[in-house]
Amino acid sequence: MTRKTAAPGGPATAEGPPAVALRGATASLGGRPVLRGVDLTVAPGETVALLGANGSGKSTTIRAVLGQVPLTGGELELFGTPLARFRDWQRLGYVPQRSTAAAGVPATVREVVAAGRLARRKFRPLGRADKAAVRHALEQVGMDDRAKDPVDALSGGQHQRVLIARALAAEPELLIMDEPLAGVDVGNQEALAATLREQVDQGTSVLLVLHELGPLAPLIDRAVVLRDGQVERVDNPDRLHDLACHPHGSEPAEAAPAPKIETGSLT
Ligand SMILES: Nc1ncnc2c1ncn2[C@@H]1O[C@H](COP(=O)(O)OP(=O)(O)OP(=O)(O)O)[C@@H](O)[C@H]1O
Repeated sequence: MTRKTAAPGGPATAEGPPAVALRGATASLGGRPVLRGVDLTVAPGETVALLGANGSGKSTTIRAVLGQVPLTGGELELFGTPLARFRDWQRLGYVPQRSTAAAGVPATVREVVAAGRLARRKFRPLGRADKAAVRHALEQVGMDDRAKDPVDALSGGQHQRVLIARALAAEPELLIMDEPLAGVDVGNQEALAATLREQVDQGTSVLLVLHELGPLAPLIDRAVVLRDGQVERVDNPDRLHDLACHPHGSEPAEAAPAPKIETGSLT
């Protein structure tokens, strides 16, 4: 197992370059500044949760990490390579925020999950290893018995599991998930937490947006709390219990205030 002990505010003992190193990131959407100097590091094997109120910039941050939102300032490196030179997109798996992108098209569950191999295969037919990865991903989310079903026939929670399987099929070194538990019932949340535990134990780095930590709480090494496009604070595992109860940063009356950590100290 490659898990490591993270110091408050940043990874302490990671080997190799961070999977994600975002420094002083600024970005605007619709002419309005949405990210206002975000620092975020995900070390190899580390699991980092992005928390914060609606509109605080969580999704924009991860879309910036994926190169989908251009930075107006700051720097981004993925696996030690500046974004402009980064080409190894097959090293990343992405679960977008609750999406219906695959619905309405005549695709089966297996076809949607197989799309997770696209970055590796380009448009070549799936090989044996690809098929095995797709099968394994379907098993991981408990959807192997639905492989031939049209995605249109699925419930919202099942759809979400298929999107997670699509990301897992890529066998990513960095898994990025935007609210992966949204619409997933409690039993399946537990199952997904177990799946994610397997990935983390294999050394996968994880960056995920969460509204509530729920069953994922024990997996999380660090929680970065955003507020109005800036890092409000960073919480280490000692604080995660409180966060589970107060995911948007409000303090319980009896709790000591979380230490304020300057954004510049994260990397
Ligand atoms: N395409 C867009 N054009 C203009 N403004 C946008 C766009 N997308 C997001 N925003 C704004 O940017 C801000 C940050 O949005 P973002 O989706 O990153 O927040 P979030 O923390 O992920 O919120 P939520 O928890 O509701 O998903 C919000 O004020 C939002 O209204």
